[in-house]
Amino acid sequence: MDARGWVPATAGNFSVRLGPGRVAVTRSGFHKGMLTPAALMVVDEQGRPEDASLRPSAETGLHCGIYRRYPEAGAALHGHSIPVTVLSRRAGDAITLSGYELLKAFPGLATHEASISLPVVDNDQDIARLQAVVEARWDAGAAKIPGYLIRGHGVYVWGRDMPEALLRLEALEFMLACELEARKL
Ligand SMILES: CSCCC(=O)C(=O)COP(=O)(O)O
Ligand SMILES: [Zn+2]
Repeated sequence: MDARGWVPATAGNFSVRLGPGRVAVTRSGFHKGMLTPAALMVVDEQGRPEDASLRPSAETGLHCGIYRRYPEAGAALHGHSIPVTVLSRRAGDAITLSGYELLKAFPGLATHEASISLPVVDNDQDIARLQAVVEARWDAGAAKIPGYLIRGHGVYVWGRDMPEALLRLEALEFMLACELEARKL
């Protein structure tokens, strides 16, 4: 993600589910292109650190919200790419992606003759309040799509494991980059 410019400065955060009620997450403020094991820590599904002397990602509540809602989720990625940032600032409450072969990277889509409505929620520095808005969107029908955008901020994508989360993120970033390029034509 760093090599692709999706986590500039100290942006972005990553997590994996270690087992029931245990999540490994990046610590806050570390550069995601220079991670070492010391930049990771463990929290429970409510985001409470096992080692209270360490500060987890400021967005840990969004990662934990994914694990609480989706028992099959094993890894979650958050980045701040240019296409995500620009398009989410111009979008309404969703971005429709249709006609792309790469839609097949998403669960349940077997053809490019499909579309997904990618939720976009307003940014909020209050992560608990932001998570409540995300949950309301899931309850309203957005629950089948393993990702969402935060306006002017970034993207969250998850999968059963880290390779699947990364594959979905790459597919989504590719399609959003195409959408951005198309607007320049
Ligand atoms: C400098 S990026 C602002 C915070 C943010 O949006 C982010 O993704 C990184 O926050 P963290 O606490 O996980 O380092
Ligand atoms: Zn962020």
